[in-house]
Amino acid sequence: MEASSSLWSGVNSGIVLSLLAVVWTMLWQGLQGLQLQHFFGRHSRHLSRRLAAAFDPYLTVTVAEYDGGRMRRSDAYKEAQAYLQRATREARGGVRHLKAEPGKDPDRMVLSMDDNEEVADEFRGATVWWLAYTAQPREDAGGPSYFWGRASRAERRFYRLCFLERDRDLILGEYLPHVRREGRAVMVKNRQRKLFTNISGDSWDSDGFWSGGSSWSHVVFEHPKTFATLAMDPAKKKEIMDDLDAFRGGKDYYARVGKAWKRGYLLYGPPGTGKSTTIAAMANYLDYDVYDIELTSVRTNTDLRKLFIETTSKSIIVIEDIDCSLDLTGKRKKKKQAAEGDGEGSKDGGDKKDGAEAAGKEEEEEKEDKSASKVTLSGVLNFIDGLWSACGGERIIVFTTNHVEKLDPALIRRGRMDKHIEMSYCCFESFRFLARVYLGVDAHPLFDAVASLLREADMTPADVAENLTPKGPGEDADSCLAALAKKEAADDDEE
Ligand SMILES: Nc1ncnc2c1ncn2[C@@H]1O[C@H](COP(=O)(O)OP(=O)(O)OP(=O)(O)O)[C@@H](O)[C@H]1O
Ligand SMILES: [Mg+2]
Repeated sequence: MEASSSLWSGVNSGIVLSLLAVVWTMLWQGLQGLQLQHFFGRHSRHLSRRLAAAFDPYLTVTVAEYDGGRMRRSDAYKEAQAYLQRATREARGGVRHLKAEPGKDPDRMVLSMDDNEEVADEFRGATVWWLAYTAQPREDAGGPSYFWGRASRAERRFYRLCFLERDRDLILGEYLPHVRREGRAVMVKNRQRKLFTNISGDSWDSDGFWSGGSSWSHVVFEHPKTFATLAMDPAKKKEIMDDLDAFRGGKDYYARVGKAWKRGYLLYGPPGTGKSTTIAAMANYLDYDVYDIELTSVRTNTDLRKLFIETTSKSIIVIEDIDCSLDLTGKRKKKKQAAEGDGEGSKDGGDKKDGAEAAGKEEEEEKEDKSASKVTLSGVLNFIDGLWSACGGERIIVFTTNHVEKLDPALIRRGRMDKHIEMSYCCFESFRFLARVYLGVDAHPLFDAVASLLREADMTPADVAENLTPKGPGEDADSCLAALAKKEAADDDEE
């Protein structure tokens, strides 16, 4: 009896809901063309979906912007966001509130749906609905208040996917992987390569998270140098390019042998031999972002690790002049010892003024000490091959130095810095290459003179390139080459 009455009440409520749907549709059609449509549009779609769900319930999948740990934006969220750009663009009269961001093309904007907007998508005959929404800040966020305090007050963003239960297998098994794949393709297409640099100072990042004293700021990476214009021994250049190719395509290899998908390069040589230029050529060749870490601005090992976690895959992480950066701790200790020595001296003399001066100096040094970097060698080693280095994969780490002999062997042993590349003075082959690139000249009567000069004097590619650059309208290949030969002769005479 109970069962039959609930069946009847089910049928009755079904009829009522159908009638409601008909009335709503008529009302909706009446509203067409009126200003109110904008207001009711979203509610109408919600209601029709709810009515449909009365007969065939729908399921939802929520994609959160931040995973549990909240350290990085979730890849799935970014991919869904990119995928929805197309659905948003193609939705007829659907999405009215859009978010615009600058894209690769300087004249166009990349549009995505704003919070609380909804868009429908079709997949093999099934309809799904995506809703973008933000959740209220969490009051109960755990952890130390300095870390979570502001973060817990930041809005949290989500996408919710709704679909009918009968489409469950299709949506979960095929549609979602399709969204991720397509989303990644859109991200690659829209991608503007970036040059990141770390900035110090206590700050909150744009998402309202505590940046822990160090965060990344970026500009668009547009360095023109490629391997095609880099002067280098052709065999060495080919070796580097082959190595980069093997790295880029080595995902399966790294997984098979159980190594993190990263590779370390050490570029060493005198100033002006093209170390920074080679990094730009590598980034252009691989189409990777560049993270240029200024170690002296990183206060602690924890900050360094945090910066590293925030780097994305397909990137080159660069620490220039690593010998200078890592000397910091040593220098600070030496300075402190020297100050202590000074202090003892003034005590012997018993001079009050000296004592006050020493106290002032100490205070100043203490201040300096607080703002100085406390990054240690072990911190850097941890950063290179610690557990964190495996997250995300596909990263190249490059150190440059003018004094390879000063570096701790632990820092550059193979496995950490897998490839050591010596950048050397300009040889005749490199000069010929630069003459072709800079002057469009393949042969010239002055080449012999330059060749013998290069054998006798150390000249960097930077010096040669500078001499081969015409300085005004009156300068041509002849005058540039003559000036280069003369400069060398003059330098020799000075010596
Ligand atoms: N091998 C090269 N091929 C082409 N141009 C080069 C090469 N090396 C240097 N140059 C030119 O010289 C300039 C300086 O080179 P770069 O900054 O790469 O030197 P570096 O080795 O990084 O020096 P430092 O040790 O002082 O940082 C570059 O702007 C580039 O135009
Ligand atoms: Mg450099």
